[in-house]
Amino acid sequence: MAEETRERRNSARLAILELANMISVPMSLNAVVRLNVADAIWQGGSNTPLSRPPLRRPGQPPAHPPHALQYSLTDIGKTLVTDDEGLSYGAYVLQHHQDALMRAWPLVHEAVADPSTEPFVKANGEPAYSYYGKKLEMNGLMKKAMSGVSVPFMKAILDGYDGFGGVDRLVDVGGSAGDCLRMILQKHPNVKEGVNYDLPEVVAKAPIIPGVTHVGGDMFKSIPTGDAIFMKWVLTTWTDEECKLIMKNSYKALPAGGKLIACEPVLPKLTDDSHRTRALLEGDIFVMTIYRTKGKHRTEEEYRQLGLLAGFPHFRALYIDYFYTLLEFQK
Ligand SMILES: C[S@@+](CC[C@H](N)C(=O)[O-])C[C@H]1O[C@@H](n2cnc3c(N)ncnc32)[C@H](O)[C@@H]1O
Repeated sequence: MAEETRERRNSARLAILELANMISVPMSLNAVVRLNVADAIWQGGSNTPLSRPPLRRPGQPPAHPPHALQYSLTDIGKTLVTDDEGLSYGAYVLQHHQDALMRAWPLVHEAVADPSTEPFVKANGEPAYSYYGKKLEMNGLMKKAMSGVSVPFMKAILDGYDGFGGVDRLVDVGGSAGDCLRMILQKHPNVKEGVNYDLPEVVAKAPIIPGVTHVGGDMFKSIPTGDAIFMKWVLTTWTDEECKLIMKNSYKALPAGGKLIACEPVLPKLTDDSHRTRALLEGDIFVMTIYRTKGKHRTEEEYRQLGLLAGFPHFRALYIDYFYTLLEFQK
């Protein structure tokens, strides 16, 4: 066999071994979060390298500290450090790896062959959100995971977006613990009234936030009226038909000229191998496995079309954040 062919074959074999073993990456990350390694190293900002003796063979004495391995946090590690508000990206990692979610993953091939198969439902007997709602711990972890990712995002959005002017009453559909509303109200005193609208079991455990009323309900049936509607990370998890229904209910709840301000991960027209595109495409498979087989990450054009079908004649997309795109639909 020619040297070049051998090299290519060996490199393909190494690549497939790496792919097969890749589960050790998220599972090690899971262990790092559970062991609270990031906080142990960070120690209030000192980023003190954590030492431990290198692995040694039985019978050998432990190495002395000068030979010890040292670990300190990279920028990625720092996303797992608990901040002043008790948040980090750690809860998002743990949320993804809960038993009920893990049970759905080996069924992805069935959903590929037959898109009417819902892997999470097949594995657990009911859809993810109603399943979380019945389990106190899962419900709590989901809310913590959403807060951990949403609070840093909202800081970027509130610095870069000025569309809340003239809004007195703002409804956050699928607002979870109400963090997004809390931050919007703090930054924009003109927003006097916030309505955090989510499933009854979710709002039942939401914290008291001045100016915010928690309202339990189902966005597929109706949405409370407001001068504007905010919605973050909601449309992605549903099919086109379901998105149209949510958006039509939003349209009905808005006055003429009112805006539906949605923040969603939006796919680029052309894919590349950047971190952003990889995170988006991996998230697409996550949505398909855990929420709806026909739920998906969409392109800007797909969102524009959904908006038109729901009745919104005006649309613009703002790329303020590294991951989410702000989609403004105006009545
Ligand atoms: C991915 S989370 C996003 C939470 C929050 N907007 C954020 O970004 O941090 C989706 C939210 O939609 C809520 N949700 C799911 N089905 C719903 C329904 N039928 N009516 C209202 N809210 C719903 C979930 O409970 C959850 O809080």
